[in-house]
Amino acid sequence: MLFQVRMDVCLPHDLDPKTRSEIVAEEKQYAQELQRAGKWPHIWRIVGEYANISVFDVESNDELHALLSGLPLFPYMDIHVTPLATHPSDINA
Ligand SMILES: O=C(O)CC1=CCC(=O)O1
Repeated sequence: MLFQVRMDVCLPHDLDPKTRSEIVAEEKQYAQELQRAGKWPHIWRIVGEYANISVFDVESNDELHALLSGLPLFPYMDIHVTPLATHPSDINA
């Protein structure tokens, strides 16, 4: 099952810089592990925003929820999920 996920990051301005660096590094490691596992095939920066558009490839809504809620930045993000279906005009489908 494919899902488009938009993540908007909003870190508190008064967050300790060391803590911020650690969380961002943990986020990168977590995200790259999921990419290597094939669960997170696309991640794109939205130009001019501290936000991304990603595509997840998972078995269920519950799996997606578990992966998203495990993000180190989860407490600091607004997340919007859009389930994707095959388009009838897709020549690759
Ligand atoms: O910087 C972001 O868009 C938040 C994020 C998600 C995965 C990652 O490595 O950073």
